[in-house]
Amino acid sequence: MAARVLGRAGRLAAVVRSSALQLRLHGSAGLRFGSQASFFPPLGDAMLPSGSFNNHVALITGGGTGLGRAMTATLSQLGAQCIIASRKLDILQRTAEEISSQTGNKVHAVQCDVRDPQAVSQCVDQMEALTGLPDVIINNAAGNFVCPSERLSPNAWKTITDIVLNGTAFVTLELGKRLIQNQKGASFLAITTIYAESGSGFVVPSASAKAGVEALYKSLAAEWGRYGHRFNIIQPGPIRTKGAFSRLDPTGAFEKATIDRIPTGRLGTPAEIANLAAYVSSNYASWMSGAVIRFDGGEYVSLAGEFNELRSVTPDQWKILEVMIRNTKGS
Ligand SMILES: CC/C=C\C/C=C\CC/C=C/C=C/C(=O)SCCNC(=O)CCNC(=O)[C@H](O)C(C)(C)COP(=O)(O)OP(=O)(O)OC[C@H]1O[C@@H](n2cnc3c(N)ncnc32)[C@H](O)[C@@H]1OP(=O)(O)O
Ligand SMILES: NC(=O)C1=CN([C@@H]2O[C@H](COP(=O)(O)OP(=O)(O)OC[C@H]3O[C@@H](n4cnc5c(N)ncnc54)[C@H](OP(=O)(O)O)[C@@H]3O)[C@@H](O)[C@H]2O)C=CC1
Repeated sequence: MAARVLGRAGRLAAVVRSSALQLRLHGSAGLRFGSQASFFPPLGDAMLPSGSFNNHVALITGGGTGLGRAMTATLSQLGAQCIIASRKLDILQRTAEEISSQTGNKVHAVQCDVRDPQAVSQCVDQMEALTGLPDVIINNAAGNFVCPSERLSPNAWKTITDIVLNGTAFVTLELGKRLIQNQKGASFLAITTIYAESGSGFVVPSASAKAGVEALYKSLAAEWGRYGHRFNIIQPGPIRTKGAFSRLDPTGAFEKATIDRIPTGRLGTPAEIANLAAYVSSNYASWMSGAVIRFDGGEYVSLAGEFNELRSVTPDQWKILEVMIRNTKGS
């Protein structure tokens, strides 16, 4: 009897080993990853009541493209007057016109390289003249690319950390000082990433800078509550945008493996993060400050857990594994 069980167990161990190998090679074995996505359909509509941002002004850096554009569209739909700021004025203007014509609320395009403190100061001057100081600030602009760290030049390091950390700091400090002077409260939101917490190879300048942004926002949440300012952070997991995917997965080779490890079986959508950003920036979240919100379909915990690859073990295989484990006597 014992020999028969051990024989089956040995065969099973080989199957399990080979399944794990298949999983590593092709990203999927045993239970199919991805089919569960039907349990988690993305909803696209604005979640907050219409008019939630009436009489609010919102500044969104990097608001001309990708996730920043989606956040701008949602805030505008909910009544905000938006200012979008980045380097490429033509793209900003096109986005501003498209969103304004859909929502009926004005979106202003302001050119600004956030790496340059003088340009940031001029951008805020322009904003004050157009709309007055903002109620909502979303620091979303970023730069990134995958690159082995030994190939990074000093200027490559400086470029990414200047956009992400210094750019966020320049925008936040410039607006913070003026808001304090005017005794006006505001919601500040920074968009970071899940690897700001874990670190990640091959995106080391971005990981370092995003970690710095998180320290900046948590620190200011503690210091500037007394001025009526809230500071929060959203860490998105993978959401398809041209800006991110063309620089992080230029051949598309990693997308399937990425989806396979996400417990909800799919990428996020720009509309989903826009709804979260709108909630965090709204008065419904007026008690939320210093929060770090991971928004990744479960990817972070999936990457972290040593045994998570056991998802590929089938129920029949579990029966045998359990017998093997129960039959172990002593250590
Ligand atoms: C399947 C899943 C795929 C993806 C999603 C997965 C996971 C989710 C986590 C994702 C996190 C995402 C975080 C993001 O931040 S995505 C945002 C991406 N968007 C952008 O980057 C938009 C803006 N980017 C740019 O404008 C440029 O890419 C750049 C380089 C950042 C800045 O442009 P700029 O014109 O200012 O700079 P350059 O003069 O071109 O370069 C400066 C410096 O860097 C060197 N460099 C540039 N590119 C590379 C490269 N690919 N590899 C190595 N080095 C590079 C360049 O050579 C310059 O250095 P020197 O030569 O002067 O020494
Ligand atoms: N998409 C994803 O999967 C994830 C994205 N994120 C984060 O989400 C945010 C948005 O990224 P995403 O929409 O995907 O990518 P995009 O490339 O579309 O957005 C980046 C924006 O930053 C602006 N920008 C870059 N450099 C500067 C600069 N020096 N000054 C001002 N603006 C600048 C760009 O505009 P312009 O070129 O006109 O300057 C662009 O609009 C980023 O913070 C990113 O790190 C985090 C995790 C995952």
